[in-house]
Amino acid sequence: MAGEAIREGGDSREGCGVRMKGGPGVPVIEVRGLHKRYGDKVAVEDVSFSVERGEIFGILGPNGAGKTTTVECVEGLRKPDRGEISVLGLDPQRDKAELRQRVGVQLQEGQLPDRLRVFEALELYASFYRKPADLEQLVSTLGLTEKRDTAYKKLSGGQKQRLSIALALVGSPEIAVLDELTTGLDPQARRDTWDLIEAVRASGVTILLVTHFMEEAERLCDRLAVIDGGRVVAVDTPGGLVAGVNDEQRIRFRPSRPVSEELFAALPEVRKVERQGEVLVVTGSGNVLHAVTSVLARHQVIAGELRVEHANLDDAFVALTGRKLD
Ligand SMILES: Nc1ncnc2c1ncn2[C@@H]1O[C@H](COP(=O)(O)OP(=O)(O)OP(=O)(O)O)[C@@H](O)[C@H]1O
Repeated sequence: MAGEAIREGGDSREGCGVRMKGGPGVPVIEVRGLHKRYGDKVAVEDVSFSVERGEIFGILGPNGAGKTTTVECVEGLRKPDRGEISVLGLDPQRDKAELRQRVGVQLQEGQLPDRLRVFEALELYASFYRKPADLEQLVSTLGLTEKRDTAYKKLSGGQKQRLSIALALVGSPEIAVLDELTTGLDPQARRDTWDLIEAVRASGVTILLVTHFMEEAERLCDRLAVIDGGRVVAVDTPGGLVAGVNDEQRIRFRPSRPVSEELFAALPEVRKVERQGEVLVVTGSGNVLHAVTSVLARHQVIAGELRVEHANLDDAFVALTGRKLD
């Protein structure tokens, strides 16, 4: 299991493997009022959030939103212009060496020499850490056993990605920072990677995940900070974000006989009624499904192919930022 591989060396991480859903917990990362500019370009403007031990915390936003700059400040790779950051009680600028031992960072594509073999890369990186993970277990957990003697450049995109995750975990970190985890992967490799990340979290590692994929955020994250234009526009669970901004439901059905749209438009729960060929689409909130089906029953109309669509994180993002993510 990932957990055993990663925990090798042992430490006093409390709450390991506890899945937290946004409740009060122990913050392991705290960012307050972070500002960072590059020359005239303001990249991050007043970003604040905190990450609890054991959760998968996502930073979601479009290209250029300031996600990478934010996590690079958390990792100590960039110096903030203003603001306070605490990671495991450490100051990322002052305590760089200690932080490096306890926070795993994913390498970006192209940061390893082409001819370096998988196991050699792991051994090399393991040598930088006080408490390296069990490498045999790590290659097995990451599905790289058969590729252990393969040169980096011969690996597929998914295998390179798994190696970069393995390298982020090689020092038995308490926190792993994963940036654009599944960019460029095919759908199957992406789903495999998500399963893997859940296994890593189950082993007690807190994960800070940067993504611009809505589906990834929805599937993996316990909580999310939505960032747009260098600012945090919301922090919540994926479900909370959706519920907070949009309680709308769309009810689609094919009436068994002609029925007036007015019957539905008159209901207080209904905001809009559209006809798409023979299909009626009723949009509303609250108990709209019950209201619509009551009208149908009263008029002895059967609703064929009835479907209820709820708002998703895409809708929430549009409501929060005024535009679509992709
Ligand atoms: N070294 C740099 N010098 C100048 N501008 C930069 C630098 N790094 C980033 N920027 C700019 O700062 C803004 C935020 O960039 P950042 O990479 O943090 O965003 P991001 O949300 O991670 O986007 P992406 O997903 O495209 O990486 C962008 O407008 C970007 O062009």
